Amino acid sequence: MMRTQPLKVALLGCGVVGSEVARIMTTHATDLAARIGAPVELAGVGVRRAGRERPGIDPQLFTTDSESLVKRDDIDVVVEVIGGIEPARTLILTAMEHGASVVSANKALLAEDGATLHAAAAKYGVDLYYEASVAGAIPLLRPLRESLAGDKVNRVLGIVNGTTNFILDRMDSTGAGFAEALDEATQLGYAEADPTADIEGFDAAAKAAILAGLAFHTRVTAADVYREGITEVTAADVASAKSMDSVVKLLAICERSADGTSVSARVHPAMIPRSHPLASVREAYNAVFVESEAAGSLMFYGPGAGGAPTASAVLGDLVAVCRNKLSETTGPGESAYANLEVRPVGQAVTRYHLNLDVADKPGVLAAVAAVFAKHDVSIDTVRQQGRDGDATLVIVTHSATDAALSATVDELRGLDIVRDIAGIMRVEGE
Ligand SMILES: NC(=O)c1ccc[n+]([C@@H]2O[C@H](COP(=O)([O-])OP(=O)(O)OC[C@H]3O[C@@H](n4cnc5c(N)ncnc54)[C@H](O)[C@@H]3O)[C@@H](O)[C@H]2O)c1
Ligand SMILES: N[C@@H](CCO)C(=O)O
Ligand code: NA
Repeated sequence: MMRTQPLKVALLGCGVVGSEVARIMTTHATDLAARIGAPVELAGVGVRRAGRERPGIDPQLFTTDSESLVKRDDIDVVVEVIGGIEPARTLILTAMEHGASVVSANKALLAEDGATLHAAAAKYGVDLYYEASVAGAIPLLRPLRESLAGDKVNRVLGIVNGTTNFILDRMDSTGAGFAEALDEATQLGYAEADPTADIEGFDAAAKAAILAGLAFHTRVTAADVYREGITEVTAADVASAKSMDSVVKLLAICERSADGTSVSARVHPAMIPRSHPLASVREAYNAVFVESEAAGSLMFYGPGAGGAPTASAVLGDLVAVCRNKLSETTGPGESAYANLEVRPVGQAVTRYHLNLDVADKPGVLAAVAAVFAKHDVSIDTVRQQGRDGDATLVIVTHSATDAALSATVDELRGLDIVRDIAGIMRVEGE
């Protein structure tokens, strides 16, 4: 039966995502009410600057005093789409203290201090939902928190940053260098004026932390995630990948150790075979593989960013927490009971690709191979391309630790016969 008294929602932030949330709340009001069992009313919108024209939203709803808005006793749900750590964290904690459930898209905050937010949600008996924070519109956190709650997830692997995927895709399809592809991404609105968070991998690392925490029921923060961005990826690296029928992607990889006692989370560029499903994720799309014991491999694919797609995830959360409010219950809280150690990346094992410029004379291959063998790095394939007395060795290793590979590279650099080492990149997906 439909309740006539509306549930009241405060929206914090009215930028790219917030304005779409407000628009969909208005245009889909009747359907949302039917799905929830009560009308939802936008009761206030916290903004940084007053006086800006925001079509479709009653100007009387705007306030620059977000703090007073979240303290109102009549607010049932606060939707936080401001971003960043402060004032978002204080506003969320204040809202919870005053009895409101919270929906947030804020990956930076969840990855830095999710534990504090979850603790407050539990203390005040309210919900904290954040589907939009990872892979935008793609339903991924709810499947991990709920649908897969009976299974055991061992690995999460995916492309969780649209901007960098767009840049790498352009480098692959046009042969462009990094700077040129970034310029194009900026002109088309895929990259922000300050693209640092995307291209240096901070955005993907925050998402990896959230994914690892949910997948393995343990606390992982952004600082626990090993991170390399894509600024060092060159046109030559992409061409090298191409010659091996591979592509370069920025991957987020969260893994449980074989003995199950620890986890690792890392974000870095990697070569993957063109036949791998993640290789066909083009432009600014996201895709995530979840590998679990009983279900096997699941792939989640779709738009990871943009106002309307991200608002879709926010609205889904809004419906869920409103339903919980009506039935005076809450959804799943933090699940961190496993309390696993987070391993440093030096212990993670991956395969590597390297290009070695070497002197083309007898014994060179044996000398190079001996260095790999000394550090227990096993070679999978070697391809040699000769050029006027010099040669390029394209080497792909079997799985080795980062530490073993670094020691191998250091020693190779010290050999007279090795002129240069380039194209050092991890190889994933086989
Ligand atoms: N844009 C996307 O595609 C996308 C995708 C997934 C998640 N997110 C997340 O959603 C959140 C919002 O992103 P966005 O793209 O809409 O950013 P945005 O910069 O377009 O919007 C944020 C808005 O918050 C306002 N603001 C700043 N301080 C405020 C305060 N104290 N009170 C009220 N408003 C304040 C800003 O003026 C701005 O209008 C971020 O956490 C972001 O990481 C965005
Ligand atoms: N900047 C992010 C937005 C979504 O979090 C991206 O490019 O994927
Ligand atoms: Na999502």
